[in-house]
Amino acid sequence: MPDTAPRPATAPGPAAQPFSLRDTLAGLRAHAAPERRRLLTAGLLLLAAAGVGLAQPLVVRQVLGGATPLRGSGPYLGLLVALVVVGAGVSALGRYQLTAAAEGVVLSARRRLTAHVLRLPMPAFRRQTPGDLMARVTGDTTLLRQVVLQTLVQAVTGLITVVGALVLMACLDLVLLGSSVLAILLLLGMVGLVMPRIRTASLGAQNSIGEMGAVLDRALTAFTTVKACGTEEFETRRVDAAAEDAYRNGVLRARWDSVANATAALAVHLVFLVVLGVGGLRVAGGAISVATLVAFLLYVLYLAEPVMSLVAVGAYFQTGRAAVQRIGEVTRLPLEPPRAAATTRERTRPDASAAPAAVRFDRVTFRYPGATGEALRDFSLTVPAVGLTALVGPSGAGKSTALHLIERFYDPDLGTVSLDGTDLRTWDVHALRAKIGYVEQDAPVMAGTLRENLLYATGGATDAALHEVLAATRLEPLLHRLGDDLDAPILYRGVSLSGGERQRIAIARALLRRPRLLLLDEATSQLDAVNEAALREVIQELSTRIAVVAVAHRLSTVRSATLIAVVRDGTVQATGSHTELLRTDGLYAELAAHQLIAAATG
Ligand SMILES: Nc1ncnc2c1ncn2[C@@H]1O[C@H](COP(=O)(O)OP(=O)(O)OP(=O)(O)O)[C@@H](O)[C@H]1O
Repeated sequence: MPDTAPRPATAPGPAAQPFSLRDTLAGLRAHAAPERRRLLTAGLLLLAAAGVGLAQPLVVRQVLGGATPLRGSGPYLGLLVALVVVGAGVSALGRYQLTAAAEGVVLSARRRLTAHVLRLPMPAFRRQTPGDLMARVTGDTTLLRQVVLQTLVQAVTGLITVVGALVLMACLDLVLLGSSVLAILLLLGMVGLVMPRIRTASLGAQNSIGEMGAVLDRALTAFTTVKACGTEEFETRRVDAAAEDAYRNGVLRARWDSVANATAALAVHLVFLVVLGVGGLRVAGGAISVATLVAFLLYVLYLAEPVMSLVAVGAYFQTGRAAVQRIGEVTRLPLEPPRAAATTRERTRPDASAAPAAVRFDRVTFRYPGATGEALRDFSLTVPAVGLTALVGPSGAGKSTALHLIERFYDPDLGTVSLDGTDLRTWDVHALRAKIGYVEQDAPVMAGTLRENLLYATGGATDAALHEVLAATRLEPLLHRLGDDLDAPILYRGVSLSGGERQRIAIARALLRRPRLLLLDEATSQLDAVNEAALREVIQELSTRIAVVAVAHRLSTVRSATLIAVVRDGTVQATGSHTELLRTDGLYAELAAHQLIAAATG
């Protein structure tokens, strides 16, 4: 085990792509679309509150502007109080609407992202790291809340407030306005220099969090292996390294944030001092009255908040841009074809000349994306429409890959795979999978109840049907252990079950689907001889009605097969019955003499 502090493995994640400001705005618009009305309402309320705030200095001017200040200004004082109260109420309502809309935007982004991730085609999904995807769905979407709160509306209302105040200030005195605008332009220039740095640091921090998720996910999903190998410290250091990266970027972001805020505060004070100085001179020279100077200074003070918040908006927007970019990198990935109209299949005419076959591989060549060698090469096989077809061959020969192509997790590079004489590429992928029961090698069990696990691939089934399938898959003892309660919970990833029980649950789930074609990828490898024999009977009975394709390592399964295909180096090198192949195929004879027989007796 390396002793040095490891760098986290860079999570492959979705490739970083150029992401322009226009892409960010388009992304934000799409996330905000469902909340358009609420955002508009919030914007209008906040604008109204800003308007009420803007009117206040004018009323103050009236209060102070009489011959004797405050005398006879009762109505104006009353108006001022009313404006303050109404302004506070409208502003509170606006902020509530805005926060609710921001939560809605987060919800919509999470929904879109989750739906997208779960509809990724297998090649695209395999290039991702689940931990990083989880960070994008949970963490990056949360950041959108701030973007909406701070930027979408507050930027607009802040800008309008600033412009409104400047217009009113212009009405009061143009000279004072000129000095204020100069100081504000200085501020804008300095803040503009800082913003790209905030964005880079934000993106770095969020990528590090994604990486941390990826490393943590790796360690947690292999928790038993981590314990058994004693690599707790090694894995902790990997997570630490990613966490430190996030920390460094977070601190860097905070530094630039502070610079931007300090610049804004400085600029506001500068404007105040300039206005006080220039204004004092103008009052002394009789160019403006004291009341006008006070009103102007009130506007300067009034400007402080929107100016500061506009700078904060800029900083938040940079963080938001990084989040929108990371979300966009996933939602830009291509999806599996959507569910097509029910007629897709009917539009392609089955090949009438084809012999009745459930599945036919016709000179299929396939290479996994990014792999150097071909997993299948000129692979041809006709799976009978009814009966058990067994795929046998050495490890890595391409047996599981053949099943992946039937499920259309991948499409062949050359040649065709067809079902009922129709090229799988023309099938609606969802309709195709609905006809297939697939039990994969590692047969995962989901967290939830036994019932939920059984019904996972089907809409529903009666308790009687569930008990029937539990009996067929010899799961009755498990049900008994669970207190005869179909709704008893099963721990995360089925860790409370034995490997054989997990396999049988997966088989039961596939059977409940009432498939037209059943694919079993070493689905009984972890069963003891008695349970395997029982399941063999179930599969045997099923194969009198439907096509079953089984990647098999047990001679007992293979012997009873209608057809055996010997796969080697990605090619079907021989087909036939057990006795035929024993005579004609050296590899099969060897397998039968060693692995298959060993498995059968083991
Ligand atoms: N996702 C993948 N990306 C790249 N290569 C892969 C991928 N999955 C499998 N392979 C490679 O493709 C080849 C065929 O693998 P496959 O799993 O089909 O073999 P198999 O005959 O089912 O082996 P086993 O009996 O050990 O399960 C192997 O060389 C394997 O390393």
